[in-house]
Amino acid sequence: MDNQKFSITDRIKSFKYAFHGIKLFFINDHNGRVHLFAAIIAIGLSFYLKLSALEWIAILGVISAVIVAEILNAAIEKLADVVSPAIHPKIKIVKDLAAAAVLVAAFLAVAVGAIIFIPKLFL
Ligand SMILES: Nc1ncnc2c1ncn2[C@@H]1O[C@H](COP(=O)(O)OP(=O)(O)OP(=O)(O)O)[C@@H](O)[C@H]1O
Repeated sequence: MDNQKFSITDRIKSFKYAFHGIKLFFINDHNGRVHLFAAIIAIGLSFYLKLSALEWIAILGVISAVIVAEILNAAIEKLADVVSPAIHPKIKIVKDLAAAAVLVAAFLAVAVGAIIFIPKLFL
């Protein structure tokens, strides 16, 4: 908490920086591009299959979880590379933990996607 006065210009700047981060992730980051592609496919399929409101909430929830986890993973990796460009056992743990967050979110997304899409597509 700081005692700086509230400034609408500073708030707008924060949004600008955040949108810059989104652009960096979806355009420059290879994993980001893969996630964007997967999200577009899942959203397209959801429109095609006319999901219910609750199914939409589940699909959008898991898509967001994966993308948020991957953005944080990318940020942690970049920070770790600056803090310790050389190999370090603690950096290995930090990076493996960040990658684990993505994997857990991705497993959840696959499970939710399978529960919603498989019966509509194949049963
Ligand atoms: N400086 C380091 N010290 C120790 N282990 C490291 C270090 N850098 C990477 N590693 C190990 O290599 C793995 C992959 O790291 P890297 O930074 O290449 O992530 P990545 O997921 O392959 O990255 P990208 O998102 O660019 O594909 C890490 O999870 C970690 O186990």
